[in-house]
Amino acid sequence: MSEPLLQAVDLQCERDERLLFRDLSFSIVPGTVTRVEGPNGSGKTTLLRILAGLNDAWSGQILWCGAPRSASREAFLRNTLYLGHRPGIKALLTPVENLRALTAGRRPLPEKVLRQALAGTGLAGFEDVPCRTLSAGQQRRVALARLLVADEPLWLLDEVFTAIDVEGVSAIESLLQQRAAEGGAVVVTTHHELQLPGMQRITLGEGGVS
Ligand SMILES: Nc1ncnc2c1ncn2[C@@H]1O[C@H](COP(=O)(O)OP(=O)(O)OP(=O)(O)O)[C@@H](O)[C@H]1O
Repeated sequence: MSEPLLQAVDLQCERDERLLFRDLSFSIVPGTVTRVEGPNGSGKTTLLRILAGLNDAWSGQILWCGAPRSASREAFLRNTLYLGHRPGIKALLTPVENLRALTAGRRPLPEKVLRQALAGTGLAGFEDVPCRTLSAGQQRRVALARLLVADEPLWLLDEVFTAIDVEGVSAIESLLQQRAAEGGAVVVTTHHELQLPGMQRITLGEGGVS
């Protein structure tokens, strides 16, 4: 088996004096999809933000490629894509402008590639309208187009199925599976009943990794 990209060792997190999880240990290995599951308020978003380096209120250890993440923060950030549970797009910008902004800090992509990615998420014909005129599902699709131009080996995705129609959900499932088949690693929080072959589960609220 490949070496883990990310390892969590004895993670513990409390919010408002309520213990969300403790003794939580798992490895995220290339070629896998991991679903973080649990009831509302069990800490899925909190865990994903901890893994993404966006929340410091935790104890335990997080390793990136076998070394403490804090010692290789730049490499970790360069190789990790995080999509939060809000689409995170700007209402006044067009899908093309938003996707360019979402890829800022990476190697600049030709406009043609951005447009292809938007078409790939079902937004052909909507590339140049302000995003405020798009539906909730279409706005989510603008953010999801980021996945179609992603070369980061680790994806951390929070509730990416929200507001997406049945066909879109199926396309995202295929994309996650394809990403894993190509050697990427995907961690996804979702209430959607995601069932992928070989999928690892991190279950919060009840404890346990399976
Ligand atoms: N900004 C915040 N400040 C303080 N507590 C917070 C904050 N955000 C979330 N919490 C608390 O942390 C706990 C876990 O929240 P989190 O959003 O991680 O849960 P979740 O499992 O993702 O929930 P959901 O399924 O509803 O999205 C909740 O009890 C919540 O009240």
